[in-house]
Amino acid sequence: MPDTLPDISTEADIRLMVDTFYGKVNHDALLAPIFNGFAQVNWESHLPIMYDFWSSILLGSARYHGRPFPKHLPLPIDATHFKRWLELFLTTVDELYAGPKAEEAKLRALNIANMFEYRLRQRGPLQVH
Ligand code: HEM
Repeated sequence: MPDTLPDISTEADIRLMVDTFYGKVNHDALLAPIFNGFAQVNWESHLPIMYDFWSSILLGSARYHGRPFPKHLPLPIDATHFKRWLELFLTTVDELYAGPKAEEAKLRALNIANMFEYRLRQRGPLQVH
């Protein structure tokens, strides 16, 4: 069965990946309260930003011009949250796609998650910037 999965190659593939992933996030007891409680995310505007983000990374569309890290600075998240975020993301990709782009998606997510987690650990009461 996994042999028959397509790779990520179109904008529609990116949208399905992002929609499926945040569908899981919204049902997750650990992450849903962060997105919907603490951050009060407006999904109508957040999802298109995430389509642009992943399309820029995987399809080279260069539509995303933001700086994601600062948005995560105020969030009450630690290694536990990143572990869950990654589990859901990797599962999503593996359920839907297989191939070089799918591998790239998982690798980029892993690298960015590790980088965010590392940088968030530098947060402290004395942070001045
Ligand atoms: C526990 C892990 C994470 C949580 C709880 C989280 C949560 C959030 C929240 C609440 C926002 C702000 C949405 C808004 O502006 O309304 C956001 C934005 C964003 N996140 Fe995350 N995030 C996590 C990990 C990641 C990772 C690993 C990536 C990248 C692979 C990522 C990429 C982004 C991007 C690109 C944005 C949009 C920033 C912008 O508005 O330009 N996030 N995230």
